[in-house]
Amino acid sequence: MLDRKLNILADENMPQVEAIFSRFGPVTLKPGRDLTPADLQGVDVLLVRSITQVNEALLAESRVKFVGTATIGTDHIDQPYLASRGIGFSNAPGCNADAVVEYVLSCLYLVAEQQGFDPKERTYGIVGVGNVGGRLQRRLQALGYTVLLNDPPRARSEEGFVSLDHLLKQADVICLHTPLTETGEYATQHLIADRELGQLQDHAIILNAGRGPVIDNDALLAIGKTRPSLTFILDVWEHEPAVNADLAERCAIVSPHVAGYSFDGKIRGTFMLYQALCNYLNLPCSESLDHFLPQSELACVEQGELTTLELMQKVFDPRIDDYMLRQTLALPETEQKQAFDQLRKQYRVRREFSSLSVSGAKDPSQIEGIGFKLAAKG
Ligand SMILES: NC(=O)c1ccc[n+]([C@@H]2O[C@H](COP(=O)([O-])OP(=O)(O)OC[C@H]3O[C@@H](n4cnc5c(N)ncnc54)[C@H](O)[C@@H]3O)[C@@H](O)[C@H]2O)c1
Ligand SMILES: O=C(O)[C@H](O)[C@H](O)COP(=O)(O)O
Repeated sequence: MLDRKLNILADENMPQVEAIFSRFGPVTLKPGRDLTPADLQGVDVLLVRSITQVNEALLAESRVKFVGTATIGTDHIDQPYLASRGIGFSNAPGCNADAVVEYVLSCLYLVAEQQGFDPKERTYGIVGVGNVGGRLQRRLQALGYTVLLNDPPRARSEEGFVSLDHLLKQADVICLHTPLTETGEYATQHLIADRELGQLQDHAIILNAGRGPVIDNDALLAIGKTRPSLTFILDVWEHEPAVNADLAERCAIVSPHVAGYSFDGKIRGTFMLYQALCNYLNLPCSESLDHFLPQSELACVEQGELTTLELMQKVFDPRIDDYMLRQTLALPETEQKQAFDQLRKQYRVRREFSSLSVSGAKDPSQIEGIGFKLAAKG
């Protein structure tokens, strides 16, 4: 039992946060990008997404005792500062990893159809093999695809990894899933710059759904101008919420940092923070995640003449995000940045592939490998 109610301040873009957290006390919602120290007065628990910089400037005058971010990434959180103040902290590792993997598969199958190649004939390179990259690896391998892995921190104690240079030269499709780190032995800021881009094969596809500054965007645009056969797929941008319109126009598929935006992933993220706060307060976790996930929307389709890409598009269609972001590119910078945030704030309810049961599957192992459910026979 709590001896007093806690005041909770949460980003307005966290579905079900009031339902999940109201047992601790009143929940106030605010736009995360604009939080100021004044908003933190009287707040005990702060729940954010990746657009809030949580640091001394925001928290110095506050009594906040616990900070949670409903995201995988933590580059917006000054964790040493929180530790120095004894402020509890949790992120939500893995919460939206399946959504990112499904974004990657959807984009790749779409580009494969547009360019007329079979995805299984390509070699895939994954840079950063953690929650997201590891799940992508498992799904690609379940489909029988060839996968190269680069993850120097893991390679210190594990087998099976190649150098970044080797991967860039050998892979046809390169997927970036590293965190953003600016310092240290494995810093990832501009991990992919002029030299690295120069090693890509002519027909290479490079996809970034990690953090924008992991690729030097100016270098990407420059090489994009001289090597027209390279394909770029970008969900994240170097100066978000600003988007370089020239670069976006050079990309095959663009989106406003929504690769992980499945409804399931967002609820999972919020729920993981609920569990973390319960642990921090030494309280039992009495709620269940299933209670908050929309089970009733599970759908069943007959495969019939539908291709795998068409099945994917029944759940998630990256062309929608691509179209919506492109509509904003000609706006003046301030309006374009606001539009970027609005697209994220008003994001549609997107489920994950596992919400779709497929009956009459033409290739059951492929359907399962992608992440759909096979409908029970009979
Ligand atoms: N676009 C989106 O919507 C979205 C959604 C979720 C996560 N993300 C981003 O993706 C990142 C990865 O997520 P995750 O859950 O897999 O994180 P994770 O921490 O589980 O895995 C990251 C992996 O990258 C490796 N790594 C670190 N430095 C590296 C380097 N220099 N080169 C190669 N590998 C390196 C780590 O060893 C680790 O295995 C997050 O940090 C977040 O920034 C984006
Ligand atoms: O790190 C993450 O989990 C993702 O990048 C996350 O989906 C970002 O979304 P945001 O927190 O900005 O809403």
